[in-house]
Amino acid sequence: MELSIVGSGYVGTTVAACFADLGHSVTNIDIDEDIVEQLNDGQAPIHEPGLDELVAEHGGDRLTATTDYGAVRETDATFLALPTPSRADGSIDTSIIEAGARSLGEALGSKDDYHLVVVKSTVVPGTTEDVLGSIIEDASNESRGEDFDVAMNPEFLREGSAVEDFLGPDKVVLGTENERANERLSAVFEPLVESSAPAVVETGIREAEMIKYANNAFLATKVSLVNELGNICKEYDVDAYEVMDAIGLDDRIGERFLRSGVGWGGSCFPKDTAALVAAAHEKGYEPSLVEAAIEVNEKQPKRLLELLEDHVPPQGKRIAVLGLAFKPGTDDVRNSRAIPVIEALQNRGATVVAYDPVATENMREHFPDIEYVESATAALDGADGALVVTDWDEFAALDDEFESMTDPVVVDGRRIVERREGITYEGLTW
Ligand SMILES: NC(=O)C1=CN([C@@H]2O[C@H](COP(=O)(O)OP(=O)(O)OC[C@H]3O[C@@H](n4cnc5c(N)ncnc54)[C@H](O)[C@@H]3O)[C@@H](O)[C@H]2O)C=CC1
Ligand SMILES: O=C(O)[C@H]1O[C@H](OP(=O)(O)OP(=O)(O)OC[C@H]2O[C@@H](n3ccc(=O)[nH]c3=O)[C@H](O)[C@@H]2O)[C@H](O)[C@@H](O)[C@@H]1O
Repeated sequence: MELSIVGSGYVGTTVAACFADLGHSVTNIDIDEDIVEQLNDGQAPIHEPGLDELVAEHGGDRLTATTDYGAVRETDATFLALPTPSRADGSIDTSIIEAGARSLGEALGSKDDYHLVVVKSTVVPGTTEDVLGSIIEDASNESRGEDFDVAMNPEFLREGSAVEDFLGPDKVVLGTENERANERLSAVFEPLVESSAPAVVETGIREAEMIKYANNAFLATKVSLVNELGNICKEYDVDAYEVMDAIGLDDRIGERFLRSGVGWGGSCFPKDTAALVAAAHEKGYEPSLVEAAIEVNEKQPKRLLELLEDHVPPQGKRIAVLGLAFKPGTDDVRNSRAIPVIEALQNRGATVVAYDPVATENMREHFPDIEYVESATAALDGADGALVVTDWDEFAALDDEFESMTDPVVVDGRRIVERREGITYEGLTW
């Protein structure tokens, strides 16, 4: 099929490259000319394992990019993969995706054949039909349900394993309101369903929108519960990881997402839990449990600092921060726990020396004035303390490097460094 994907960020680029790999012809539309140029040259604009290879193989061929929305007219369906960030009060800001829907509608006005518009972005129930569907109808002067349909297909990929997740999903959720839209959306997913046999959930549009929030709220709350239990474990000198390994054996709990530590960051858990809370408030409902999950998450970086202070008062000290990305495998620092950790160190008068294998440049935009180094070894050299914020594999291999610290105090927020002789080691929840 001929597909167009509006937005070529973490989701749009991954989905486009994977659909191209599955045999579709895909056009990415983005307002950023550099991204468009990179894709046409066969280069991925973001860091994701496996993405470089797919873009190199299909870029400029089955996968092309443009800034021109007119390209949608040559396609059978358009996915909107645009940002849906938080407003200051936590509620969803739909202005970017609304602007994209308007440009899409204007372009679709001169298309003769039926078109399917699929919302891939995370949006609160009602947005796809009531907001975006209406904008496209107005801008195109066409009728929804006759000339075009809207559908909702939430995305569950994780950064750091985006390609693998997209090509091997547990489930595919197809939210449509009529048979014609369902048929076209199912046709788009046919090669993926054939190759990886995920569960296919055919549902309504509002249900699809809510499934995405429920999925993320559940996972974020699971990690916060694990962090709360971990904090209690630490008070009693109990190893939270042994406890979680045991409870994870209960099928009803499941062994994944039980890693306690410095908390969840990223572009989605923080913004989606905040949007869900705001959406609930708008309807007069008090979502106490999701609010508590957010509160626990905000506490974890503070607890990391308290553990450091028990051994090294940071004032005037050189403190290494190992890991800046919000999780390993990505260069994304959006809402990374490293941000509140570095802020707290600066507030306490520490000199921060930071290292991450891929996310340094992105963190430089938040903190242009701290010292960035090229290796964990360089960060530890002469440091009075080290805080581990991201569980990059390479930190597990650190050994003699700790000997170059002035004072080898290591506070691990991710259970990645091994407790060993010669260092003062504190695990956040163990
Ligand atoms: N990042 C992730 O892992 C996941 C994100 N999502 C959701 O997917 C959506 C997109 O997120 P990301 O890919 O992370 O965003 P992103 O910020 O990485 O990428 C967005 C892209 O849209 C482009 N753009 C902005 N305005 C535009 C316009 N008017 N027309 C064309 N292009 C425009 C930007 O230049 C950028 O390349 C959000 O709703 C997010 O919640 C869902 C699942 C996973
Ligand atoms: O909506 C989204 O954007 C995505 O959000 C998350 O994916 P992502 O944020 O990329 O990464 P995760 O692996 O979920 O990690 C999120 C945060 O939770 C933390 N985490 C995760 C698991 C765990 O056991 N403990 C823990 O602290 C990670 O370190 C990270 O900071 C979801 O897992 C995806 O299904 C979803 O599509």
